[in-house]
Formats: sequence, C-alpha cells, structure tokens
Amino acid sequence: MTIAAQAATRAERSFTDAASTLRTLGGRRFISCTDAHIGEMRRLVINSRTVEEIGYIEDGALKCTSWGSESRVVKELTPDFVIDKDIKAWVDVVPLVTGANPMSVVQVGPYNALVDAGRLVEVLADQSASVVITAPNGAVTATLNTPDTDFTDKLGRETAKGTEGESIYAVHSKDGWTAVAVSSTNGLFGLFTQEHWLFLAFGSFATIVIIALVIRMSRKRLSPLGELAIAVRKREFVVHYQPIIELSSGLCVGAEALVRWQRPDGTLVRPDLFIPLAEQSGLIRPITDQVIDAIGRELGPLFRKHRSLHVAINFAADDFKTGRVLETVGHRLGNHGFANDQIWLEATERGLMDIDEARKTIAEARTRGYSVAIDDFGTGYSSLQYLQSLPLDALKIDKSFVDAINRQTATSAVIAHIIEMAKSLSLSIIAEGVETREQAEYLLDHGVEFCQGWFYAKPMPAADFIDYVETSLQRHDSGVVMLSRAKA
Ligand SMILES: Nc1nc2c(ncn2[C@@H]2O[C@@H]3COP(=O)(O)O[C@H]4[C@@H](O)[C@H](n5cnc6c(=O)[nH]c(N)nc65)O[C@@H]4COP(=O)(O)O[C@H]3[C@H]2O)c(=O)[nH]1
Repeated sequence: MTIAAQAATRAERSFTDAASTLRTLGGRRFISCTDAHIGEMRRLVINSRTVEEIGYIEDGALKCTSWGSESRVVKELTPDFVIDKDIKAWVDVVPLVTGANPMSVVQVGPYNALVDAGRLVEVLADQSASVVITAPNGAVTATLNTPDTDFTDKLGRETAKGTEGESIYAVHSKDGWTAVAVSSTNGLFGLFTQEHWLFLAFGSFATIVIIALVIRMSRKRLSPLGELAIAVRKREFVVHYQPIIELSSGLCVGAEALVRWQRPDGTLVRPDLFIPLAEQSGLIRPITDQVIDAIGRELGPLFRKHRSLHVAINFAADDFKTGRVLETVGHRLGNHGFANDQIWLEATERGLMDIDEARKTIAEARTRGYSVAIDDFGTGYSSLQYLQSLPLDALKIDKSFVDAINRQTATSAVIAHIIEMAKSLSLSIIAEGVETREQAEYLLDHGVEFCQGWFYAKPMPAADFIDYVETSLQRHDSGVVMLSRAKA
C-alpha cells in the first residue's frame, strides 16, 4: 500500500471509528451529565485511539464533555461534510473546553467527538513527504508538512502515481476520500519508487519496515493519557522494592514498593513522570491494583516465611479519600497470606489534605491492623497541629532534609526539629534517601530507627530483593551488623 493509500484509509477510518463510538454512546440510556454519563464518555475516550474528547449537546448548549460539566452555548454551523446521512463533520475547529490545536469534529445525534487531524496523517514513514487528505465533498480534512495545494489540486482525485519535475506523487481514492502524498525524489518515498527493482526484490522486507515505522510513529503521537490508558490495559506496570533498614542493626526489616512503567521496548519510566497524570485521570486506581497484585504474587511466600517483614505501599489521595484502599489491600494481599500488620500504607501530605476523610480512613486502617505513615514529610504544609490530629504510626522524612545533613545550609537544622516533633508524638521515623555513612550515623545518633537509601540499596526487582532479605537475615543471625561494623 502506498503512503497515500494508508493515509486515505486512515482518515476514513478515523471518522467512521469516531462515529461508531458516538453511535454506541447514543444507543445507551443515561441521565444526562451524571457521573455515570461523564464516566462512560471518559472511558470511551481513553479506549479510543482517534477520539480526543466527547461532548454532549442539549438544547443548543454543550452540557458536558468527557472532561466534566459544561454549560456553553454552541453555535450551529453548517457541516463541512456529511457522511452516511447522520454523521456530520467539521474541520479546523478549536476545542471549546481545552482551547487546544484545531481538530476535526464528528457529530452523531446529541454527541460530538474531537478527532486530532494530525493523527490522520501520522502514517507517514517519510518525514520529507507532504500529504493532503480531502473528504468526499472536497473539504480538506488534514494536511502534513504544508503541501503545495496548487500542485495537489492539479493531480485530481483519481488513484494515480507518477513524477513531475523534482516531485514524486501518489493519489489514492477510497469511498470518496482522497489522499495525495508528494515527496521530493530524494526522499525515502522517492527512493523506494525510483529504485523499483530494489522494492520488487525486497518488497516484503520494505513493507515490514514501513509498517514498523508507522506503528512506532503512531505510538509516538498518541497523547500521554492515551499511552497510559493502553499501558493500564496491557498491565505494563512492574514493582521494584527498596529495602528498609533498621539503623541500629543494619537489618532489612521490609521494603517500600515502588511502581515503574515498563514500556514494550523494556525501558522503565519513573513514577513521578506518570503518577500525577494517573491521579488526575483516575487511572491511578487500576495502577494501584496492579501494584498490589504484583506485591502479593511476588512477595507472598517471603512474607509468609518471615512474619517480621513489612511492605510499605504508596497510595494516592483518591485511594485514601474513599477508603477504597482498605478493601483492596485486605482482599488482594490477604489472599496471598500477608498478615495485616505486615502492611504499611503510605500517603503524602497532599494525599491526606481532606483531613476528615483521611482521619476516618486512617482510624479504620489501624483498627484492621495496618500501619499508616505520612510520606515526604516536610515538603507540604503540615504543621504539628495537623500531625497531632491524625492517628498516624510513622513519619517519613523527605530526602531533601537528609541531603542537608552536615551541610551548614538553611535546611540543615530542620531535620533535628522534625525528628523531635515525631518523637514528641511517639511516631516511628523512617528517613528517605540516605546516600552516605555520615547521614546514617547522624540519623542513628539522633534516635531515628529506620531508613532507606542508596547507601544500603537501590530499589530492585522482587527476585533480587528476596535474595537481599535472606542474606541480611543470615548476616544478622551470624552477628554481622552493617552500621556498627562501619562505625568500629
Ligand atoms: N537519589 C536518591 N533517590 C532515592 C534514594 N533512596 C530512595 N530514592 C528514591 O526516592 C523515592 C522514594 O519514594 P517516595 O518518596 O515514596 O516517592 C515516590 C512515590 O511518591 C511515588 N510512587 C512510587 N510508586 C508508587 C505507587 O505504587 N503508587 C503511588 N501512588 N505513588 C508511587 O513516586 C515517587 C518516586 O518514586 P521513585 O522514583 O521510585 O523514587 C523513590 C526512590 O527510588 C537515594 O538514596 N537517592
């Protein structure tokens, strides 16, 4: 298939896919703009590769979109073209809600969908080629790399290919849709056609290369949220475990579970690059569930064998607010033989902002036997009063304060105050990000019980963590203690 043919097929499919998504929605009954209605619109957007946003129109006003409620009057414009009688389409519309780049709009009944025109032409393997796609009524729906429209108009709408001067072109028509691709004879596209004998000889190889490029490019162009939604569906999340160390003995007493997004090419994406988006979009829930499932599967046998170990799990604000965390953890880890007192729930200060809800969830968690720690302490707005009002078990000191130890900077003194504050509230203290022996010694001298950090171990896959724990326990049994040996 030529580039033009791929582009035309893709354009037509984008519009009909969007229309069929809207028809599915139209076939279902919802009380308009309720949580269930908006939630379903959002779900369809997340699961679609073509639709960026869905809107619902009633009495000439945009009542809600997949982003939430709205109440803007929309001007009724004449559609740029109509497909199959009931599908209206417009091109180059600036989205009302996000004000993002112009997109195409497809409307079926009371619903409309925003389709990213750029994605219609993402099939290109050759960046030097330009493409123009026209709808059955001749309206230009998408372009790439600013085509010379005088030239492309001249080529007409019949499937054809050839060269003219320095340019090589292909026109492909399908069901009234036309895509014209133009490239210079030096481009990759030109190369394939010029070296026709090569293409013939290695035709299947070239096709595979193009398909691979197309797939790579379409992945690249997918919005971050679209990518994340696909990662959730394909369960692309893995968990690494960072040992938590008892400072006085050097013994590994447990681990913090830290999620990573493992891309299909094997690269690992850091959580701070996708957790905020996951929290905003609601995808954090299935991600949290996948983390908990992995912990159960990977650490179940180790935790049944060593009852003194604990695992600390990070929870998002949403998990804490709704109390959902308790059911999820109880069910999913209980099945693998974890005792509740082996589970520590970690929430950031931000996650506990809704203090009344947080207090309820924490109290219930402790009744069930879980421990609850406040994470990244000192980076938010927490005050002593705020801390006092929550029935917490432990406080994690943020790495930025540990970094300042013995540095004579403005923050250097803060850590001593945090430690005193935690002690006055009888909270256990865990210091994060310990990278040097001096830091570990300072913390031990100031009565901090636990820490984690690269001085001891980086986060690691489950199999390595299991080896680490077994070795740590054997050493401890044989009387070897890391920090006290270091001090001697
Ligand atoms: N430079 C340095 N870094 C150290 C050292 N020791 C630990 N770290 C890093 O510090 C972070 C500690 O986790 P956090 O404060 O809970 O901060 C976490 C946590 O807030 C969030 N996160 C991680 N996993 C999850 C999860 O499953 N769910 C949720 N909701 N959030 C998660 O992402 C944050 C970042 O996690 P990571 O990138 O894994 O980064 C981890 C860890 O790899 C050290 O000695 N030096």
